[in-house]
Amino acid sequence: MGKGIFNVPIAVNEPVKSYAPGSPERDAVLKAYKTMINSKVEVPLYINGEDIKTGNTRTMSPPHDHQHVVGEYHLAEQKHVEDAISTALEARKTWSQMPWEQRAGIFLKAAELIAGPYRAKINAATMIAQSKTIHQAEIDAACEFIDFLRFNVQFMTDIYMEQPESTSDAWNRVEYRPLEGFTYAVTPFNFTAIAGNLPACMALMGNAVVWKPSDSQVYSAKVIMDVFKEAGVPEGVINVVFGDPVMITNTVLSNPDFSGLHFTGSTFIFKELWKQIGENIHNYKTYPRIVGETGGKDFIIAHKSANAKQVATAISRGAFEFQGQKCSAASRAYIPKSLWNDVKQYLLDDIKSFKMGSPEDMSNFITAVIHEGSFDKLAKYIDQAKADSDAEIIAGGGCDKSKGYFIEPTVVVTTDPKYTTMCTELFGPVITIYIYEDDAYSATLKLVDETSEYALTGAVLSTCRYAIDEATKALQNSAGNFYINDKPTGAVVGQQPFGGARASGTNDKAGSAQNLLRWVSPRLIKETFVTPTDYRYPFLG
Ligand SMILES: NC(=O)c1ccc[n+]([C@@H]2O[C@H](COP(=O)([O-])OP(=O)(O)OC[C@H]3O[C@@H](n4cnc5c(N)ncnc54)[C@H](O)[C@@H]3O)[C@@H](O)[C@H]2O)c1
Ligand SMILES: N[C@@H](CCC=O)C(=O)O
Repeated sequence: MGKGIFNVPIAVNEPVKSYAPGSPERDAVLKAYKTMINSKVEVPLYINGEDIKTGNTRTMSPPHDHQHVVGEYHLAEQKHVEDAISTALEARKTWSQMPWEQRAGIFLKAAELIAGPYRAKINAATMIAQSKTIHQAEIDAACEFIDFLRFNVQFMTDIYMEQPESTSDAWNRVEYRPLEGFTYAVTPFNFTAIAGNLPACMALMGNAVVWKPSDSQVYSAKVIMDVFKEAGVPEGVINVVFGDPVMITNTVLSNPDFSGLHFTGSTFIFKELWKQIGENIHNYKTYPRIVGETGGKDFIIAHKSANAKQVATAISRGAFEFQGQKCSAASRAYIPKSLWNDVKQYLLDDIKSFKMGSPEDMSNFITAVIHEGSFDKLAKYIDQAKADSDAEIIAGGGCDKSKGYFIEPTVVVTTDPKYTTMCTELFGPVITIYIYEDDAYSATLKLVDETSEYALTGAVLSTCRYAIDEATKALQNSAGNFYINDKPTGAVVGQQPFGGARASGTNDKAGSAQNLLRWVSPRLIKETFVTPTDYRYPFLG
């Protein structure tokens, strides 16, 4: 602790830039995009502050142009993962003793680097690696990431200020120690902000980290590491290993010093990792913390009192932004019969106006899905819907992977509320809609609650307060983020802490103090000023 009780800057959300034609930010990001897409980058492993080139490499290509190579990245072998772990354990010795304000300074600096000199680069990398439009890249790689970094510093000090009562003869203090051992971050492809935040927030709380990014997000992971390095994250505090997720994870989870998993990704993988941790439990020196934010089958339910245009807009943006590749994306909707014709017309008009193609053309609303595996899975469900008698495709349905992994925004209407695409997370630009009888609102709420194993996000649209209240109660456990008269996506750090329960995760709310609390192990220190010298009670017997 420094010699002062310091206040940190009050966290404010980073304003989202418009990228209007002729704006300086548009020129800057296009320039960065063109430079980066026309050159070749080499991404090493990052262990102990060194760039490690293993010679075993894999190429990187944008999902919207899969034959175009933008670089290669190096793959770890087991010994590199072991190095990353021993390095993290070594770095922890000094990092865990670093005064909090020094740690805060590093990550506040990282936020400002992204807000300024790295903004175009991190957005362009996200457009290339994950095929995000500039608008989606800006809200993610720039603004959400900056917000995570700024707000986490504030949450950290809020936590540190949480102290017990003391008396005149004994002073009670709680220190929030980093976890003993090293921590492990496993991150998904779809948000650069999540990829950066998972290791960063553990490091902010004094932990040393081994980070395994997604193979489909390597380019933007590299820019994150450039930022961390320039911000001054010391050697060995965040170590990055790319490659075989099973080998890397087996190596990490079999280490006795493993002390925490910060995972975001699919439900099945998270459950497998949890199981593996359970199987290793006798080997660990401490009970590992397990935080996982996972899949969703997010819903929109409209009441007959809703405004049809608002419902259609919630679907258009909630289901199709970033090709539906958000854990929060609306992927099932329940529309009352009396509203359907209008909702359908507005929705079809919206979809007709969507342009699809490369993110370099900033008039495109839809770009490619992340990789061939995802493309093939989506195409299979779409083909199945074309064949099934209880499903009808009313928009989209086309798929083309000749140049990029392009799936048309697709709307399936089903007569079976438990139809497969009403229940299964597809993670793509496909929404399934069930039309219900207007007077079956209560029964439909029950259906919404019972249809999926997930409970991540959901939205109700209605102008009737009674209907809103009924939905709020009936769907209490159906979503960790519940939206009234809005789309179920687009949570903002500091405003809508994010996460879900049931199969959607541990609901430790990314972008909140609650999440940071998982990465510390409090120690209570009681200091007694006049130490007793007689064991007897004042009155014994
Ligand atoms: N709830 C949330 O906050 C949230 C946020 C973003 C994404 N997601 C979810 O993430 C998924 C999409 O992301 P994805 O495709 O990158 O997910 P994914 O589960 O395929 O991959 C996530 C991470 O796990 C790693 N991984 C894969 N197999 C593994 C294994 N056997 N052992 C260890 N690690 C393994 C991957 O390499 C990657 O780093 C969706 O299910 C989405 O809902 C959830
Ligand atoms: N924070 C994002 C979801 C992150 C998951 O992919 C949202 O609210 O849309």
